[in-house]
Amino acid sequence: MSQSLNLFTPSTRSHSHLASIPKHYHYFCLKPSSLPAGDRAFTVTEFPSIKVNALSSDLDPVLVSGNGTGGGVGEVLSNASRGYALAVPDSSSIEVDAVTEAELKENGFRSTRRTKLVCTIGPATCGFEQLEALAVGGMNVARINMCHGTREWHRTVIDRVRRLNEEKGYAVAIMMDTEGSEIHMGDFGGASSAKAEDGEIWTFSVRAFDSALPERTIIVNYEGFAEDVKIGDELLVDGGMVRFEVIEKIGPDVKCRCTDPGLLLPRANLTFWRDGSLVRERNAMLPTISSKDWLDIDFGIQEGVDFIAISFVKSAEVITHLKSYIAARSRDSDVAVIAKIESIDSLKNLEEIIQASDGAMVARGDLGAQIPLEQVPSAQQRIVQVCRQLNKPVIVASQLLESMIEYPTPTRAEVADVSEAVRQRADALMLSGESAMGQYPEKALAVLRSVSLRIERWWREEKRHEAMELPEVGSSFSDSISEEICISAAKMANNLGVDALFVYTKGGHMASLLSRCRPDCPIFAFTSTTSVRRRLNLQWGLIPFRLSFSDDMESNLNKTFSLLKARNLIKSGDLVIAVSDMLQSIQVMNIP
Ligand SMILES: Nc1ncnc2c1ncn2[C@@H]1O[C@H](COP(=O)(O)OP(=O)(O)OP(=O)(O)O)[C@@H](O)[C@H]1O
Ligand SMILES: CC(=O)C(=O)O
Ligand SMILES: [K+]
Ligand SMILES: [Mg+2]
Repeated sequence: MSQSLNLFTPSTRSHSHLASIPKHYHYFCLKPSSLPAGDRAFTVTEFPSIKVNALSSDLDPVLVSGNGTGGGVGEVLSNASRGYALAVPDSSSIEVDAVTEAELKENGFRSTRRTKLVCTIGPATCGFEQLEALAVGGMNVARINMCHGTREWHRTVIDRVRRLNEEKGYAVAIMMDTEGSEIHMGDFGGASSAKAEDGEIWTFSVRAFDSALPERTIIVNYEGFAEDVKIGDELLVDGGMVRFEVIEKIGPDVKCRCTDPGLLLPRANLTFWRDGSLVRERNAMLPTISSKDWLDIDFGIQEGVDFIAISFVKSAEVITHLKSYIAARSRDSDVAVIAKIESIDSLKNLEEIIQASDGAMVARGDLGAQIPLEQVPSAQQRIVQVCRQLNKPVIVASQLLESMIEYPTPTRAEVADVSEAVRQRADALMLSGESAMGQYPEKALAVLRSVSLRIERWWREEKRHEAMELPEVGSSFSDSISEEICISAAKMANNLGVDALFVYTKGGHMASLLSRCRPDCPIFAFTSTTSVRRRLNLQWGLIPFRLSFSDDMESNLNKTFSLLKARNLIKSGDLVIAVSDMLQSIQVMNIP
């Protein structure tokens, strides 16, 4: 039995959680005294279509569902024991950011960018204005790397991105990337880098130094290091940026001679090689998610990040485990898990890992330290293809525009590399050092944007629809119907030359199925939840809008047409194909 309760509108927005209610939401609070005892499912008188389900205790997440009539689907923002705060979207609005809107108006539907852009945020880009410049420049996802900086620092960045979204209508998603527990060097006690010269003898040690580090000493985070290396082994820093040869072992210290000089950066990754192959027996015993990573993951869940990227994934089990951990702790489990493919084991178990994840990243930095560099391009191609087949978004990352850390223009080779990733139709491209600590973050982003647009246009003009076999991904008959509908709708869109595909989707699944088909026209994805809208921002070709809609497609379409027309985003006569996850049908129509 479900009770009906009254809401009241608070006179202030002073509670801390209220600061994050987007402008287009109506905000209501349930009086603490009116909370139902025992029966934990209830409706609210003002919004009879919305059902609120409190789970096992007051501190647990709350689910809200409803069919959207009379105000749309609500989101519970807080369920502290003092009451429930409910945010109900203003049903008369549609939310799209200013940059997408301008791009749509300027270039028309067909030439909007399909490839999504991820920027790593670091000292060069953490200010509010710098973040805004990246959002204006097309950043879809902001990545924070827990290898660097304090949680406080990361929280500030998250708050700024959220504020930007709220004040300016962007839907920039946040991805938190874990440190992982591979072998890496420590810091240099304050120095930002150190230079290793040819022939120099350096000491790699697992000791903890209380005072300043002795000269030419490097701390290694892995206890078993001195036991595992052998005289004659080759030590690679950051996959070969600097190389050493092991010449002597003295207790916890390992003496090495520099054979390839270069710059040592704090926390750089270390691998050791014997007879031409990577040594990884002991290393493989390190857990994928370290205790520090778990604390960072708790932090990410608390902060409501949209994606958590897991470094050095070795098997599908760790992803499954993390997903259930998240599901037990976050509301509606809306944190997506991205598997970073950057180790030999991750390549071995690729299909299972990707199947278990919500997406993947081709983390070419560390991958290139684990497999020979000349194998990285084919590994990238395979990962991108498997992700597409299994309907998971994929990000191509690391060194796309490495020279732009220092120079304002990219090399020809870098442009060719970016083009190749776009041509492979990866969902997203990522900047690392270029945006985190480079001198030209906005210029680097502009290069990704213009190369994506140019290659996508060339691809369309050449009508290069590659015939990729798209296997069934769902398990139920209803899933199969959705997949067939999306494949047919995308094919019809190409053959009829329609202007846009419209998809009405609650959780985003239908939108991703359409994106998987990589159609010629853009996909307008309408969803009623802000977090789903942000998550869709990682997927190829999707233009996510937040809109409250009902189960009645006729009225959804009319409402969308009039809202979009009022903003000059579409015009009478435009040809669209609409699908939805409420009604299994394909509608083709000219906008009235
Ligand atoms: N929060 C930060 N604070 C300071 N420097 C940062 C921060 N984030 C990134 N950087 C700098 O930018 C460089 C590139 O960043 P990025 O996060 O892409 O490193 P990466 O080594 O490619 O990733 P990973 O550590 O996940 O393999 C880092 O080496 C670091 O110098
Ligand atoms: C991004 C990352 O982790 C890598 O390239 O190694
Ligand atoms: K990382
Ligand atoms: Mg890495």
